[in-house]
Amino acid sequence: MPITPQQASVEARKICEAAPIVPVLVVDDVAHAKPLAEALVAGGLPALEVTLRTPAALDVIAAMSKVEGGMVGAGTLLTPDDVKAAKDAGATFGVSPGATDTLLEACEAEGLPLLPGSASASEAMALLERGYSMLKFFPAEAAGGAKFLGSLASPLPQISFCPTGGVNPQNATDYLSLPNVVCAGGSWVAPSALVKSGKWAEIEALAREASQLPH
Ligand SMILES: O=C(O)C(=O)C[C@H](O)[C@H](O)COP(=O)(O)O
Repeated sequence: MPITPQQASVEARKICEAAPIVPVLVVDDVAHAKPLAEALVAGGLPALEVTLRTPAALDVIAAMSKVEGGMVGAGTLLTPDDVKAAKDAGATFGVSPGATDTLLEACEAEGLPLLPGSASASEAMALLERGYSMLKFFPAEAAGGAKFLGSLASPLPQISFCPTGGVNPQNATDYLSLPNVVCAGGSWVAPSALVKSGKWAEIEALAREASQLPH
């Protein structure tokens, strides 16, 4: 079922409102998918972004989608083929580093709510013109950080953001305290060394700390 940009942003906002942090996951081994998702959900982070950056990513999405209480999305969406594959694998939302008309059309046609990336006022305005009001601010730290993002709140109060890229436990509160930030994305809650060594309790503890950040 196709969706409008407005509906996509309503859905994306609900996903972002579920917790202060959306873990950004790069998973190489499908065997890690279920225990990793269970640890993050148990720690209080239900919305999970699985980047399509590994050959296992689609199988990881399929496996994580079965974990109760989770909301699994696909990150690094670049092409219509990515959108279709992510949807078929069970992703319930998508995230992209930027936005093109081709990608937006594909997500709307497939009915996959997208959190499209924006790094400037003009990009955010173009997305708003099309109907998107819940955006990813990427790459957050490199593009100007919390100071830049906060500066968009006065002229563009209709737009909310999920900053991602360089967000960490030290700067997360700077972003989360902004009026135009709903949640932030970050990879620190699932460091690859802990994932590879199956340290699920440690990952759950990192998730729990992140879930308690004020937002
Ligand atoms: O692949 C994508 O589409 C992405 O979403 C990129 C991520 O936003 C960053 O990789 C997260 O970066 P860190 O939290 O700084 O490690």
